[in-house]
Amino acid sequence: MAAELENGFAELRGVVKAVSVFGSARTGPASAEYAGGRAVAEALGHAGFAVITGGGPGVMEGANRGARDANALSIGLTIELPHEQETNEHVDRAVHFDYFFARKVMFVRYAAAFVALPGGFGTLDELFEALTLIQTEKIKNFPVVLVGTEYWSGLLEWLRVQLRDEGLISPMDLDLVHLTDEPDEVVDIVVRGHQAQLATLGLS
Ligand SMILES: CC(C)=CCNc1ncnc2c1ncn2[C@@H]1O[C@H](COP(=O)(O)O)[C@@H](O)[C@H]1O
Repeated sequence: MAAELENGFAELRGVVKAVSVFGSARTGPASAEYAGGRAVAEALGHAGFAVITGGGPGVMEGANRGARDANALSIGLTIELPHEQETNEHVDRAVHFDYFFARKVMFVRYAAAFVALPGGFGTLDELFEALTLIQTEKIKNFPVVLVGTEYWSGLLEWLRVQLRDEGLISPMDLDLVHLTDEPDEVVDIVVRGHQAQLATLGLS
C-alpha cells in the first residue's frame, strides 16, 4: 500500500498543472455526458491543463479523448475491480491502483480543481471527498465545478436547504462549488482557482 502511494507519486512527478475530471463509467460514446466530458477536457487542454480521470469508460473516456484532442497530457488513474476493465484507449499515461484511497490522494495532489459531470456513486464519492477536504481546509482555493445544470441543480439545492440553511455545514462551505454547462466557464473558474493557489504559494 505504501508502495502504491510511492509509485503514484513517482509516475505523476512533473504534473504541475492538471484538473481531475469525474463522471459516470456507464455513459457510452453516443451520450451527451461523454460529449460533455470531451468538450470540457478539450477546453482545459487548450488552456494548458493536463486531464486526470479514472481511466475507465464513459465520461472518463470522453475526458481523456478531449485532452488528446487538445494535445494535452491525458492521464488515467485506473483501479483494480472485480470485473475486468480495460483502460480507455485515450489515456497517454496510466497509473494503476488496487486501493481506492491511494488513488484518491493522487486525484487531489496533482490537480488544481475537480470537475464533475453526471455520474453515480463513484462520482458522488469523489465530489464529497473534495468538499470534505475543502471544509476542513486540507485544500485551499480548490474549485469544484459541477457540469450539467439539469443533473446537479437538485442536489445543489438540497445541500443549500438541508445542510447550509440548517447549519449542518458553514455558509462558505459551498462557496467553491460552481455549476455550469459551458466548457469555457469551467476553464475560467479553474484558471482563477489555479492563480489563487499559485499566489498562496508565492509563485504568481
Ligand atoms: C462499467 C463499470 C462498472 C466500470 C468501472 N470502471 C471504472 N474504472 C475506473 N474508474 C472508475 C470505474 N468505476 C468507477 N470509477 C470511479 O468513479 C467514477 C465513476 O463512477 P460512477 O459511474 O459515477 O459510479 C469515476 O470518476 C472513477 O474515478
